[in-house]
Amino acid sequence: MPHPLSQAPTTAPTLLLRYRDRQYAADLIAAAVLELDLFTWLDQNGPASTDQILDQFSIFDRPTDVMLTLCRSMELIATDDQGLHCLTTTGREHLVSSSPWFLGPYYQPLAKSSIMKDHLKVLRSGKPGNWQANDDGSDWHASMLDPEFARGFTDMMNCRGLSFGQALAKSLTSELADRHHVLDVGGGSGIYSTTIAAAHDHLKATVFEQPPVDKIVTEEIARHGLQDRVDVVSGDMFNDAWPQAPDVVLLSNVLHDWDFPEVEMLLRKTADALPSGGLVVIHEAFIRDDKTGPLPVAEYSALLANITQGKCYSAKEYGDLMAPMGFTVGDYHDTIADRGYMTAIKN
Ligand SMILES: C[S@@+](CC[C@H](N)C(=O)[O-])C[C@H]1O[C@@H](n2cnc3c(N)ncnc32)[C@H](O)[C@@H]1O
Repeated sequence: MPHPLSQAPTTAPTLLLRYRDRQYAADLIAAAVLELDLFTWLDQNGPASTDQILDQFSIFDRPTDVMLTLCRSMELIATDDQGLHCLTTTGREHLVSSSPWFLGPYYQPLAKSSIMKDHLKVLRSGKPGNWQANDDGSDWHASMLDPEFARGFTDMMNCRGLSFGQALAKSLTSELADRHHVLDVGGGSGIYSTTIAAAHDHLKATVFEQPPVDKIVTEEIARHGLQDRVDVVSGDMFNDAWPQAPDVVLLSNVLHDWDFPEVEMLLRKTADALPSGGLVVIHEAFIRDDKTGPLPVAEYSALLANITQGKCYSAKEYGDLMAPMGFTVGDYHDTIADRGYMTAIKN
């Protein structure tokens, strides 16, 4: 028998998730210190704009934003109202090569790490590095088409999704009270659809997933005995028509896998799928609008930038894309373990 979907844990998984989420952060700092020598350059040339940094190091926007957000969240740099970056005292004392307290040698062992090398590839190409679990050199997006890899990855999302989904379902109680049908785009194992359906008896849900994950979702929904209210539509969220008639679109941990053009396309498809008054819920780990943290999210963003085409976005970044598409953008809310959600209503 599966675990009852409505029974939440009595303890928080936060620290266990943080250890895993931050796994790529040290290597990104190592890349900045050992290979770019960013801090020494900023000491000699700062304050500097993001464009100056991109030009100086021949690196790309998305991973550079992730690197600078991590440095800002660690209080190694500060950024003023004009968008100019300069060193903090911590950055100057410990990461400038001429400082007596320079810690570069402490990071030197990471120079051999494949994660650090992948960070450099991502910074210099703008493309994702290799997913750590796959030996054949394919990135995460390509690997997800392989049944064995997709099963392992979906299990990974599913195990944290039980408590995340329970927290999300509870937090959304008032927003979902008058709704009928949730479309869970890129829904993984369907754990968010099933936990939401279990918590809200009046709702139906459709999980929209690509093969081979679509098969896994079908099995998972049956395992939870929710096949009367949760179904699966197989398809490509970029290239295929989306299932009809939702009044809620859920994008859980989906947008953060992609760069701005794909995020914009998915939000546009969301706008097209919803009727006037329809609700969109974006659930994932959010960077604060001023990009000064939270530190655990800035650390996790290093992982996403390395293995996917995305990063952790801020609610403002999503809101700025959605407002011109005809959404009234709502607030951001924390749930558990550094995750949260924002909502918007289609006008
Ligand atoms: C990071 S997982 C998130 C899964 C789930 N929503 C969650 O929060 O745990 C992203 C999901 O997007 C799906 N996906 C990626 N590209 C897709 C596409 N083109 N069409 C449909 N689903 C896609 C993947 O199969 C994967 O399950």
